[in-house]
Amino acid sequence: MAFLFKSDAARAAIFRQVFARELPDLEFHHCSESFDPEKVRYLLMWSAPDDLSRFRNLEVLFSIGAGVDQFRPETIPDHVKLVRMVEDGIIRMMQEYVVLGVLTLHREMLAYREQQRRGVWQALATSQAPDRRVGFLGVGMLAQAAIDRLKPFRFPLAAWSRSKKVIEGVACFHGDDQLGDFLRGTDILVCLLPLTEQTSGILNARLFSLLPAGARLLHVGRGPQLDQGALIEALDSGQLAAAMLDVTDPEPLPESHPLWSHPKVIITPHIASVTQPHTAARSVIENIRRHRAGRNPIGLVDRTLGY
Ligand SMILES: NC(=O)C1=CN([C@@H]2O[C@H](COP(=O)(O)OP(=O)(O)OC[C@H]3O[C@@H](n4cnc5c(N)ncnc54)[C@H](OP(=O)(O)O)[C@@H]3O)[C@@H](O)[C@H]2O)C=CC1
Ligand SMILES: O=C(O)C(=O)CO
Repeated sequence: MAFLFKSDAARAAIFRQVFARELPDLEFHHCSESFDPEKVRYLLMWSAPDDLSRFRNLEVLFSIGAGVDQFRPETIPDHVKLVRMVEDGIIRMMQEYVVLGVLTLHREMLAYREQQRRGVWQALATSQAPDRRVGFLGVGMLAQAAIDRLKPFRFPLAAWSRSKKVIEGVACFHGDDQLGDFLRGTDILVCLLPLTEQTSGILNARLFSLLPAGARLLHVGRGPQLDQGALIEALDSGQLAAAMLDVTDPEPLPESHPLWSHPKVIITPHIASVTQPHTAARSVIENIRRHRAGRNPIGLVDRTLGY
């Protein structure tokens, strides 16, 4: 039986060490080595390859990322379990980024950056945290962890998900019927939704019009969820005051794209959070143990939902 690591060699080296210690009975291969595809029971990668049929005995396909939209489920045989990444390192980095983003938008850092460019030294009016409502689109593993980190700042917190949730200290909304009420009470909107047919294009002109005037957007989900033209219009009209984008469509944006130089926009190159090999190796091993014991892995993707 073998585990095949189909991603960068640096992270593979760390996985190899942890696997040798924890699962010595499992052969470990990096994709650059020669191996027998028939032996591969576990495969870890960023997106499904075209030649998945080579791995006739594959049982579990691990995504190296938390998102799985880049896998094409129709190419994955039904009996193969698709598992997204659930691990402490990616959670911690996302907590940092969301706190950074919310505070950047809350404390008017984009307006100060623009003033600095013009050599202007002037204090701007700002709200206090208890008066700035932060709302999350999607309240899964990453959003819930980010919410925990935001709690000490005392922002009123809300979240919107597909199914009903109860989270202490968070006003929870769910389903299309409650989206409008959620948006009307959100001053800083954080998008941490997976990309699916339902969430593609969700950040559009209609959604922006339901936010209070002067709201801010922190987008950390996936680029195709955002209508970039609608964002520019909302920023230019003042409906939105600022946006911080970690994801765009395409990535990177073309050199001439107006978002690059927009004074109310800050862009980071999809770096909010990255799988960390030491902690991820332990999570994958735990999932292999669960699978071998006949239990479902943590992060098992529901193919009908797409996440
Ligand atoms: N920029 C970056 O660096 C990174 C970005 N990401 C992105 O973050 C996404 C979220 O990750 P994670 O927290 O692990 O995901 P989870 O699967 O844990 O959570 C997804 C959340 O989105 C909600 N959701 C999904 N579809 C809908 C819908 N149609 N309507 C309303 N709510 C919906 C789910 O609702 P319910 O709870 O009811 O199922 C759930 O609350 C990833 O898919 C990826 O795209 C991830 C890592 C890094
Ligand atoms: O893990 C993910 O889904 C990512 O986007 C990593 O950057």
